[in-house]
Amino acid sequence: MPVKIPDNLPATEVLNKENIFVMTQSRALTQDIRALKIGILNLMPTKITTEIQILRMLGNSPLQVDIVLLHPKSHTSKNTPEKHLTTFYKTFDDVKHQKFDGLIITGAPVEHLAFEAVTYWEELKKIMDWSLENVTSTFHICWGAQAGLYHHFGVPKYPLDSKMFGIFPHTVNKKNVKLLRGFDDHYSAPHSRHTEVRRQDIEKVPELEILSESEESGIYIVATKDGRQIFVTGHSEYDPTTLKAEYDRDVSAGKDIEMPKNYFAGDDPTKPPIVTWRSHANLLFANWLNYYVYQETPYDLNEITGSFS
Ligand SMILES: CC(=O)SCCNC(=O)CCNC(=O)[C@H](O)C(C)(C)COP(=O)(O)OP(=O)(O)OC[C@H]1O[C@@H](n2cnc3c(N)ncnc32)[C@H](O)[C@@H]1OP(=O)(O)O
Ligand SMILES: N[C@@H](CCO)C(=O)O
Repeated sequence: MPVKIPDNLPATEVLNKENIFVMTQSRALTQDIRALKIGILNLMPTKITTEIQILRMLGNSPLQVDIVLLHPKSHTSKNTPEKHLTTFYKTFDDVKHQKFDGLIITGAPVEHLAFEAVTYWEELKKIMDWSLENVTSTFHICWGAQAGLYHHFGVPKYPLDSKMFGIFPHTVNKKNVKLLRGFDDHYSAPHSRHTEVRRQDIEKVPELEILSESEESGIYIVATKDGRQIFVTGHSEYDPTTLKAEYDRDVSAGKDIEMPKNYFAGDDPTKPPIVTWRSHANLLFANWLNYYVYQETPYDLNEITGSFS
């Protein structure tokens, strides 16, 4: 939440320059407040786990958030019970005439396929196009980020020689970016993918900025300059044991898989994982919700359009 201080207090100017959120009294007096409406397009097979992980992040702020869970109508889920989807989920057709303050598009284990080979690709393209006019800010995760970068900006994904798997050190590329507010200069984030997007392709797109990356795991956070689209190639929302579950699954299936890096205590997979990414994960979601959604979205949802005023 912003600090509310007198308009002419010297701290206002200093903190504004640092991008610390300061609200002057005159603005505070005229601010209308309502619950935010956030859609979660859940493309993960493990939908219930992902719901918990993302809701945990969105619940860690003083803002009230109304959640609408969405799944692709054009795909029959193998791993999530139909009853769960009919009880708790809507489809794009149900909500396409509505506006949303924010939308989260999750990852999906389909990165080995061409985007066009994914059963719900045509539906996802429609949702992504719709988001440009009807959502204040969209947060794309992992494969969701690759899909968004490809569809909106033609950025391709490339296969990796081996899975980018583990917890990697990251740096902040640009100072005073609101999305990274409060981040340390070096912080850790999980990655779990077999493909990557590359700097040279992103740098060709004038609308995009690389906000954070890692020497070892590459591009991490990309955003459009107007903040309406955020692309995060890792899984900051993952639970302490999610990478372990993926590792154990692949070991049991006899796959050629390396242990997740920088994850188990002493790099010993018989020991419990050490969580080193939770604080930045909470900040990332809270900053998005606060600065890119709450502070930017109009009080009247119907006023959301394709361009910010
Ligand atoms: C790069 C990222 O974004 S990482 C995020 C993805 N990470 C994860 O999903 C981690 C958790 N997932 C898992 O552990 C595994 O996927 C499991 C255990 C749930 C299932 O594994 P498997 O049995 O090997 O794979 P399965 O055949 O069920 O396919 C996995 C998913 O891909 C989907 N899929 C496969 N082919 C396609 C396709 N052409 N188009 C769309 N979806 C497809 C499957 O339908 C399934 O998703 P669903 O349950 O929503 O229907
Ligand atoms: N995180 C995914 C990668 C596959 O897309 C998994 O291990 O299931």
